[in-house]
Amino acid sequence: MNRLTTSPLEGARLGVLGGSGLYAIEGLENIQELEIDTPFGKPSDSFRLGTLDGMEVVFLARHGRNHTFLPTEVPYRANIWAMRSLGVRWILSPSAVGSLQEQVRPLDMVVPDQFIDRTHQRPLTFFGDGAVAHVAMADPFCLTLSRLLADVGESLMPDGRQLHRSGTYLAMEGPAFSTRAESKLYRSWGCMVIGMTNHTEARLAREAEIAYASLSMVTDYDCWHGHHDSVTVEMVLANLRANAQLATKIVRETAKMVADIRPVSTAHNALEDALLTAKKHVTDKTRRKLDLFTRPYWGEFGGS
Ligand SMILES: CSC[C@H]1O[C@H](OP(=O)(O)O)[C@H](O)[C@@H]1O
Ligand SMILES: Nc1ncnc2[nH]cnc12
Repeated sequence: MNRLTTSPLEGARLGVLGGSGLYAIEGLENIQELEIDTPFGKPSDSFRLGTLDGMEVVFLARHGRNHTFLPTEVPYRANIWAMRSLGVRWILSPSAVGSLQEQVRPLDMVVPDQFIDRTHQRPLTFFGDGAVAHVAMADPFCLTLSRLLADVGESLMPDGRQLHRSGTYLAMEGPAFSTRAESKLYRSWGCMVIGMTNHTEARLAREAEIAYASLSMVTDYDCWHGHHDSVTVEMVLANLRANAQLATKIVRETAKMVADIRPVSTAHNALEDALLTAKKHVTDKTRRKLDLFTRPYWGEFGGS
């Protein structure tokens, strides 16, 4: 198998996947709008390319800028493929989550380090159609990027509000919120927060060799808490509005750090030991679809 010889990070960009309530990013300059088509269909919206405090950034609203995609319907594969095609090698994902633990309060932030996946209606891989790969997911978020994000976030949290540096994100299908029995079950599993989008993105980002980290903004106590109202969209949006400026500040400061450090991640060569099918057994159609990711290992695909 060929080994990587050049740095994959020269000229690499930072992607930002804006979640619920975050449909643009303040401070992005020299914006270019790009429509991208992919072998996995059309992404959620056009991409906004620009510079954010010295870093080249690509922004996408994951539910579309008018919030028209359910969590199940978000074209995750197209979004991640397109990000990679634009040279993105790091993704920050500011997202709304409910809290499953008393000490994790609305308006706190979490940089999660684990997932439990309870989604069941989504494609979770770019592979298949005759090409098999098994990437490592023991650490599903990039440890290096998450540490950077948590350091920056912690330094910017106002008094009385906390950034939690680790925790398990329970990924549910939605769109309805959980039942009380489910919420209590997830608590008993030790999960810290609950959301509907990040796990799917992290899985695909890993296959696309993109480092992924989440800035999970706590908006509610889901529905398990005896003394707090159960989650509603209104509650989520009100707390997101209250947190939007801080989230933007954290993303901007982290972008500066990424520009300076250009952190290397194990995600950047996740396919190196993951590809199982020898390329001679893979059809041209599948090679073409996967070429963006498999090029360093299988060589550039020259077929028609
Ligand atoms: C608006 S409440 C449910 C919605 O909020 C979260 O969105 P995102 O992860 O895109 O910030 C959650 O995952 C649901 O999609
Ligand atoms: N309680 C909750 N459950 C699922 N997704 C959410 N996003 C924000 N709050 C949520």
